Amino acid sequence: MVNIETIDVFYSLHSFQEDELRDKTVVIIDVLRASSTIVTAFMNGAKAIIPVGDMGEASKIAQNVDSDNYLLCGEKDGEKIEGYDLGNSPLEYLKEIVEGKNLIFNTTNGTKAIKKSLGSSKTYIASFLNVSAIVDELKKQENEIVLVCAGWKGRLAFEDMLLAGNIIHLLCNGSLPNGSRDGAKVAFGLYDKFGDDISTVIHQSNHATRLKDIIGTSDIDYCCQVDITDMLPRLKEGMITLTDG
Ligand SMILES: O=C(O)[C@H](CS(=O)(=O)O)OP(=O)(O)O
Ligand SMILES: [Mg+2]
Repeated sequence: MVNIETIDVFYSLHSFQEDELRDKTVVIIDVLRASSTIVTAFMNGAKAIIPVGDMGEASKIAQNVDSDNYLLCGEKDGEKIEGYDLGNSPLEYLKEIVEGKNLIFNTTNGTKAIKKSLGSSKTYIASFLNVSAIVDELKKQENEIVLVCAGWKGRLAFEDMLLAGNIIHLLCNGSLPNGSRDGAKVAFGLYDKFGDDISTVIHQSNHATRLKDIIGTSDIDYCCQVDITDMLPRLKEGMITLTDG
């Protein structure tokens, strides 16, 4: 049974220290686009995803693995990095490309947030695409829960806080206890106000506006879909794989 009053929400990957996640169940949220892309890669049969913090780390891993089984993936300023196999658009992660592959994944915000949670008790990857599966899993947790919004370069990202609010709304059946933490209240309030039409408000977000010429509206439309899968990606020993709990 989840104690809603202990749920915390961090608004960006720079808004907390690693040790604040120790022994917690952590949910990483990067709606646009890393967590939506991770969920999609698994929907299409990817075997495992190694999140990395920067291009140097990605190259080091890529040099030491069998290139037939690994794909180098990620973005800089929203665009595919030169020499990489894939960028950060979920629409690129097709079955015929990712099935059975291990992905080395390097993005501006999302993969860095995931790496910061290495010391947690459990870490799950959430998007609107798999929100109910995440909530069902959280209902089974005994640890305190922390929702980590990746944000954008240390700032709050609307779409990430909106999903944090959606998760809290579902966990508390739309009724937030008075004693809840400030982060949970802010996220809950945001979803309460804007949750009826997430696609419209996410299209108006800073991220969508800033990157609309690069990522296009089809990526945003795709990432705004709710519950198209029950995939539950989980970080374990530095690698993201699918879990049934
Ligand atoms: O590729 C994305 O959508 C962003 C790029 S940027 O931070 O807006 O330049 O990366 P993500 O790590 O998925 O937030
Ligand atoms: Mg993002």
